[in-house]
Amino acid sequence: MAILEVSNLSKIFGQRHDRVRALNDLSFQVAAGEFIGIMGPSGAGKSTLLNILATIETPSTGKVKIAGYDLEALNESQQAAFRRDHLGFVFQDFNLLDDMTVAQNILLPLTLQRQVQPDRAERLRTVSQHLNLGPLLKAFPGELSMGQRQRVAAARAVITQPSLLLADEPTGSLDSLAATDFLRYLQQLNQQEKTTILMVTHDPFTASFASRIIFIKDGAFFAEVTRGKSREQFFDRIIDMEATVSGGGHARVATD
Ligand SMILES: Nc1ncnc2c1ncn2[C@@H]1O[C@H](COP(=O)(O)OP(=O)(O)OP(=O)(O)O)[C@@H](O)[C@H]1O
Repeated sequence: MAILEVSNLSKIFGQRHDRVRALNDLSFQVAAGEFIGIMGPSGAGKSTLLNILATIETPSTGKVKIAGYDLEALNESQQAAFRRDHLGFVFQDFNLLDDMTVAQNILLPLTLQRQVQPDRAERLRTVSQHLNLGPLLKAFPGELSMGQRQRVAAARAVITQPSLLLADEPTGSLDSLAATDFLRYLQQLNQQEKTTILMVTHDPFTASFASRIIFIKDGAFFAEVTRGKSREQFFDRIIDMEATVSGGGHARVATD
């Protein structure tokens, strides 16, 4: 089942002589349970796409459906409810509340939902187990490492069991060890909890944790690369496609 359907999406910023076409007839679909990477050169339209999926921007033309909801048909308060109930966000800056404990931060989206959740404690236990946060639940964000903070942000993003987790350069603030660690947890959430993830990244290593990469260029679909058995081979194919999408010129091996 497609959890995300992007159909003939275009976005034009500005007017008359200042018009910029950020997205140009972009179409693709994401099935439930996929882990998608979105890549493409600077200015390709990745942030614009993410902002439209997050209902922060509206398209000029075209359609987006998430979990069967036509985003265009929602009014502002319905959009807010949709964001709260169906989307999770993990961004580069973690946006944790410093005077709340890790557990309170993770539970915040459930606190904001109107319905009673008899399974709050169970959900907290499950996500903190998946993200290895069990021993840190009583700590405050200021006491944690960057990698731990990003894991708290991810736990907060998935505690509502969103239809789609949107991630924007989620490892951008992490050193390479913490980044690898975090990507393994994301992969585990995807494989064990069946969380559907769409992650924008510039980094081929980060992208290689996804199951499929969609490359966009000049606002349009350019190509896709699907993972086989080996992450290493996937990584090489991502590098090759990056070179193609940028018009060549990627020196892969420096020899003298
Ligand atoms: N609010 C805006 N007003 C005018 N032009 C915009 C606006 N937002 C984006 N653009 C333009 O739309 C195009 C796509 O931008 P976008 O930020 O979506 O690309 P990107 O792929 O995310 O780039 P990067 O990798 O550098 O972050 C660019 O030409 C950009 O200058």
